[in-house]
Amino acid sequence: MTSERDSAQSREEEEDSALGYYDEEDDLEAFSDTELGCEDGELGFTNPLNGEVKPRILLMGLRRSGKSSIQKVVFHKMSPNETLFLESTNKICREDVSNSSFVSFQIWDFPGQIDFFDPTFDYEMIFRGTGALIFVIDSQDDYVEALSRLHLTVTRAYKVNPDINFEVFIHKVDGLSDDHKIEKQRDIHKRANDDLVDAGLERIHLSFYLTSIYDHSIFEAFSKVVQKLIPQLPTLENLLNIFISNSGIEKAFLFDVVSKIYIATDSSPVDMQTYELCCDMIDVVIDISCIYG
Ligand SMILES: Nc1nc2c(ncn2[C@@H]2O[C@H](COP(=O)(O)OP(=O)(O)OP(=O)(O)O)[C@@H](O)[C@H]2O)c(=O)[nH]1
Repeated sequence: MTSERDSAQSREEEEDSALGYYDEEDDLEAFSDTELGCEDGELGFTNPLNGEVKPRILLMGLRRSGKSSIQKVVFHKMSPNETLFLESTNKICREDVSNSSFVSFQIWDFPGQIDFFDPTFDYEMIFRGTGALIFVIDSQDDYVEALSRLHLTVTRAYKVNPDINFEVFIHKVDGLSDDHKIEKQRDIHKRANDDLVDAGLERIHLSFYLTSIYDHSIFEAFSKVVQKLIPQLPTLENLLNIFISNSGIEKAFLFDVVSKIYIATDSSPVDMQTYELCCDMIDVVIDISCIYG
């Protein structure tokens, strides 16, 4: 027990030193950690009692692609319009999300540009403990640079840890027509995969999602990312299948009420409208319980 605790602690110390890329003393006035709910180097990512390591989700992408907005809207209930006033992220911002025994992970929000060649940035240490890497691409901007950055990031990460789930959010699709969305997705999908094939890395699998903070698509995409990190998922899905077949209920979701991401659903297809309806119902229940609870 003691040695487990010691090794958890030393792993944590190692991770903290891996963040040396951004000077933690460098307390930029324009960037208030408290306001942004962002803490540096102080969170206990490993439980000191049992040494359990929480899965890590990285948010990466070019500057202003929408990474911090996604984190704030999904996990801090920030309204989408408020994200217009978010400051640019200057250093790696780590957050511990522990809403339930299933929704328990760390999110690391990265600044726009990471220099993989900077010797003080220990990316090997960061990728080694990563469960999912979300790469955010601004679909309203020219994405040539984003695609080359995606390629560089994915290939580096894969070399260090081939078990990472690579998730690409084609983000800010609220400004696009349905046809345009599909067209962008097809184009980005093809170019990203062509780059991997050219590098002889076709075995790397990228998953693509069309997302926006102005509708429920970001919650749905995040749900799918989180589900892949839950080892009990098949059991939960089976239980929900049994539940709907015995109750006559049409569709069942197992929700994390705090974030509105769904941890599991039965095996019938997810209809976006049903999901949105459930999210709205959760909001109503929370509002009423705030008034009368
Ligand atoms: N239209 C639209 N705008 C968005 C969306 N998500 C984020 N934005 C806007 O994009 C801008 C940049 O968002 P940030 O979250 O600061 O981007 P970031 O990737 O964290 O930027 P850095 O910290 O500089 O790396 C903000 O003005 C947001 O309001 C979206 O889904 N749709």
